[in-house]
Amino acid sequence: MGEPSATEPESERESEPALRGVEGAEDSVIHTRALTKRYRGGQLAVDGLDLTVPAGSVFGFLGPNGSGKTTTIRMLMGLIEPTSGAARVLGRPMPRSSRAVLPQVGALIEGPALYGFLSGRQNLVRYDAADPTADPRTRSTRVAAALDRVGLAAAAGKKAKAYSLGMKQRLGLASALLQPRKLLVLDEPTNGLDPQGMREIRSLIRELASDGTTVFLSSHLLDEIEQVCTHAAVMAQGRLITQGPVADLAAGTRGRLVVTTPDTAEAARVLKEQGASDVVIADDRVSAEPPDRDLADLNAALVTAGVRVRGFGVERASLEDAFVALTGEGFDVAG
Ligand SMILES: Nc1ncnc2c1ncn2[C@@H]1O[C@H](COP(=O)(O)OP(=O)(O)OP(=O)(O)O)[C@@H](O)[C@H]1O
Repeated sequence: MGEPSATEPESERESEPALRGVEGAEDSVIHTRALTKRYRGGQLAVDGLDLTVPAGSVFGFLGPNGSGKTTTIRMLMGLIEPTSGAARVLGRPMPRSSRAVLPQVGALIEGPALYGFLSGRQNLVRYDAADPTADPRTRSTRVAAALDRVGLAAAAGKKAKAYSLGMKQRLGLASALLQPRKLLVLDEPTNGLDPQGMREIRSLIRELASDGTTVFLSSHLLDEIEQVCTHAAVMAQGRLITQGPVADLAAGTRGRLVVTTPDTAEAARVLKEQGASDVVIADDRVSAEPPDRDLADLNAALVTAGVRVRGFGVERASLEDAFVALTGEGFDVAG
C-alpha cells in the first residue's frame, strides 16, 4: 500500500497551483508551466518552458541539436525530475502520476532497444512480456496487429539484425503500439534514416494520427515538421521561441521576394537601392528579403529603371523563414 493509485486523488489537482486556471490546461494532452531543468554540471538545458499540446494534434517539437528537446521529453515521461516548474501529461502531474499515465503513452526515445538475434515478432513478444500492464492472453494477437500496422507482417520472422534502419525504427514504433495509446511520444523518429525510410516513417505517423491519437514528435528537421505536423513549438537554447498551428507560425513571417527577369544584375541593384537585403541571383531569378514597405513601389522602381519584369511575387514563408525571423539566426539543420 502507499503506492500511487490509478485514480487521481483530488489533492493532486489542488497541490498544483502552477497549472490551475491556465488556459488550455484542461483539454491539452501535454501542458507545462515554467518547466526548467538545470543539470548537475550547471547546464541550463530547459529554461521556463510553457508548452501546450492540444488533443488530436500531430505536434512537432523543433529545435537544433542541443536545444533541450530530449531533456523536455525525459521530464514529460517522468524519467528525470525538473529543477522547477510543472508538467502535466494526459491531465496528470508528472513525474508523480507516472504509473497511471505511462501505460497510456507509447514512447520511442533514443532509438528502440532491440535484440538482433531475435526476430521482429520475438522482440515484440519479449517487450510486451516485460510490461506488467500487458495481458499475456492477448499478446500474440496484439503483436501481430502491431506488426501489421507498421508494415512488418511479412518480415516478422526475420532476425532484427537483418532489418534495415527504417525497419528497426518501424519495429520500435510497433512496440509503442502494442496497447491502445492516447499519446505517442517519438524522439527524432527519422534520425539516421535514408530519404525512403524517412518517407515511410512520416506516412506511418500521419496514419497513426488519423485515428485521433495525439502524436508528439521531436525533430531538428524543419521540412519534416512542415510535412507531418499540425502544430509545432520551436526551441532554441532551452527556451521556447514560438508555438501554435504550423500554418500560423509561417504565416506571421514574410516570405522572400522573387523577381523573374532577364535583367538580373540591374534588378538586384534596384532592389538593394530600395532597401531589400540578402539579394541573391540564380539564373533568371533575383530573390531578396523584402523591405518593410509596399511591394508595389518596388515593382514600380524596377520598371522605371528599365528592368523587364516577367514575374514578381513573394514566396510562401517556410517555417525556416519564421525561425530565422524569430531568432535572427540560421537554423543549423546539419546539427
Ligand atoms: N545528462 C546531462 N548532463 C549534463 N548536461 C546535459 C545532459 N543531457 C543533456 N545535456 C545538455 O543539455 C542541453 C540540451 O540537451 P538535449 O539533449 O536536451 O537537447 P536536444 O535538443 O534533444 O538535442 P539532441 O537532438 O542533440 O539530443 C545540451 O547542451 C546538452 O549538452
